[in-house]
This record gives sequence, C-alpha cells and structure tokens, in this order.
Amino acid sequence: MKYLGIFYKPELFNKALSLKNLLLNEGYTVDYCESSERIKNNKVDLTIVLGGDGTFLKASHLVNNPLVGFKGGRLGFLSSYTIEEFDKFLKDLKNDNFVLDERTFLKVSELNAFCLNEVLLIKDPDQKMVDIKISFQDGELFFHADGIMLGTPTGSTGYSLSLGGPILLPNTKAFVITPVAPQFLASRSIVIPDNEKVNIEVDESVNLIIDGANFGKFSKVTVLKSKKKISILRPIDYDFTKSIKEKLGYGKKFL
Ligand SMILES: NC(=O)c1ccc[n+]([C@@H]2O[C@H](COP(=O)([O-])OP(=O)(O)OC[C@H]3O[C@@H](n4cnc5c(N)ncnc54)[C@H](O)[C@@H]3O)[C@@H](O)[C@H]2O)c1
Ligand SMILES: Nc1ncnc2c1ncn2[C@@H]1O[C@H](COP(=O)(O)OP(=O)(O)OP(=O)(O)O)[C@@H](O)[C@H]1O
Repeated sequence: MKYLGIFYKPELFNKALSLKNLLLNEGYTVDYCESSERIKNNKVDLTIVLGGDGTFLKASHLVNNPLVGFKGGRLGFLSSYTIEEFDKFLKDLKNDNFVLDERTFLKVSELNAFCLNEVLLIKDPDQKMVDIKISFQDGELFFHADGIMLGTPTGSTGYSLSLGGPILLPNTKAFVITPVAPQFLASRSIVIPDNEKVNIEVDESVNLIIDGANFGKFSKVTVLKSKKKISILRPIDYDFTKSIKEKLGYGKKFL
C-alpha cells in the first residue's frame, strides 16, 4: 500500500499532521490529509481515520477503499489502533501484517443512502406511540412502539445493543430488527437473513436516522443490503471477541 489518505476529527489536526510527516519520511505518498467531505470517492490504497466511531462512520460513507481507524475519541469500538500506536501501525504497514475485516452496508432505497450501523425510524419525544408494520419475504410483523431499528452486524454493538439487541459476529449474514420502547414485554429483537428486502411502514411521519444522522420525516422506507462494502484493516492479532471484552466488558473472564 503506497498511496494513503488521512481523514481526521477536526480536534486531531496536529495528530494528523504528525502522522502525515511520519508517512512521508517512510516514503509513502499521502494524497490527502482532510477533515472535510472532500475525500469523497478518492482512489487511495488506504484511508487512515483519526477519531472515534463517529469519524469512522463518516469516512465509511465517503470512501470505498480499505479503512483503518485510530481511536481518538471515547470508545473507538471500530478502531484498530489507538492514537498512540503510529509506530506499531507503520511496522504492520511495512510488513503487510494485516487481516481484512469486510463489512456490509444497508441501503435506504428512497434516499440511496448507505449505513454501516443502523437505520432507525423514531418518533419525536412529544409524538404519541406509533403503529409500525414490517414486511419482508418471510411475512410481516406489527409493533406499537416509539420506533423501529434495522441494524447490521457492525451496528449490533452500537445503538442496537443499548436497546437490548443481540451481538452479531461481524461476518454474520443477518440483520437485526429491534423495536424501540415497544408496548408489551413480548417485543424483542428478531434476526433475519441479510438477503431480505425490508419494507417499513409507520402510521405517522417519524424521524429517519441513518448512522446517527437525521434525514427528516418519513412514514415508509425500504431497506436492503447494499452492494457497497468496506474492508477494515486489522492487525494480524486482532479478534472481535477481544474488542467486545475490552470495549464492552462482554464475555470477560473475571475470576
Ligand atoms: N444509546 C446509544 O447507545 C446510542 C444512541 C445514539 C447513537 N448511538 C450510536 O452512535 C452511532 C453514531 O456514532 P457517533 O459517534 O456519531 O454518535 P455518538 O457520539 O452519539 O456516539 C454514540 C456511541 O456509540 C458508539 N458506537 C457507534 N458505533 C458503534 C458500533 N458499531 N459499535 C459499538 N459502539 C458504537 C460510539 O463510540 C459512541 O460511544 C449510531 O450509528 C448509533 O449506533 C448509540
Ligand atoms: N471529520 C469530521 N468533520 C466533522 N465532524 C466530525 C468529524 N469527525 C467527527 N466529527 C464529529 O465529532 C463527533 C465526535 O466524533 P467521534 O464520534 O469520532 O468521537 P467520540 O464520540 O469522542 O468517540 P466515539 O464515537 O468512539 O465514542 C461526532 O458527532 C462526529 O460527527
């Protein structure tokens, strides 16, 4: 990998500059070092992301080449290194000491918008509970709730988890549907194959939130697996269970 780009959270400008100089000294070409959306559709071999998960999500929507994240925020669940591990990364880069962690995206057909974590339809706080109908090839489901979420395996450790959803291993070919604050205890998440096309209808217009960004009010959307994929560069010793133990405290050995 010779042609690199750096996308950073604005407050990490100095860190981005020092990484750029390190890479230039090692003989790499740094095509861009940006915090704006100008990086869209660039042709570098690797986009290096300095920031937390929000920065990583932003970058994943803008590029199609491999990404590697450096935790420079609070959680950095999607990151592969910390902001202090530039030297470790440079050694891995020199020795190509990586594994590729491929991730799928959802697409909202009405907007041709992509998401790495989840699509959420949720009412305003002062709106009454809404009636939701979810239909897909294998049938239809109804919920009376505040909203509904359709998440990817990547998003299963984000908002979906906070709503009581399951953790899916990254290469699971499935999506998770989770109602938000549903009436009646029976309504929990349901996991469906990721080749399903999901139609969501709500009896009112509610907020459409895609990876945390609000796209306005909708009462009907169609969501399906997108052709867009990204590969996340992971150090050769990376394993997903390590990150859920370390970053979420799940499955840790306490005694
Ligand atoms: N109550 C919640 O847990 C909650 C609420 C809103 C949004 N979110 C998540 O935040 C994402 C947007 O990220 P942001 O940083 O712009 O918003 P943000 O600043 O509100 O971050 C929300 C938290 O979710 C974490 N997060 C994001 N994606 C994750 C993932 N795939 N696995 C584990 N943790 C993840 C972030 O690190 C952050 O700590 C949304 O896609 C949603 O998944 C979570
Ligand atoms: N390049 C950028 N341009 C504009 N805003 C950005 C950029 N990168 C990050 N942000 C915004 O800054 C906020 C915080 O960024 P980020 O989520 O990466 O850090 P964090 O919340 O501290 O870490 P984490 O999400 O890992 O807990 C996010 O809401 C994100 O939208």
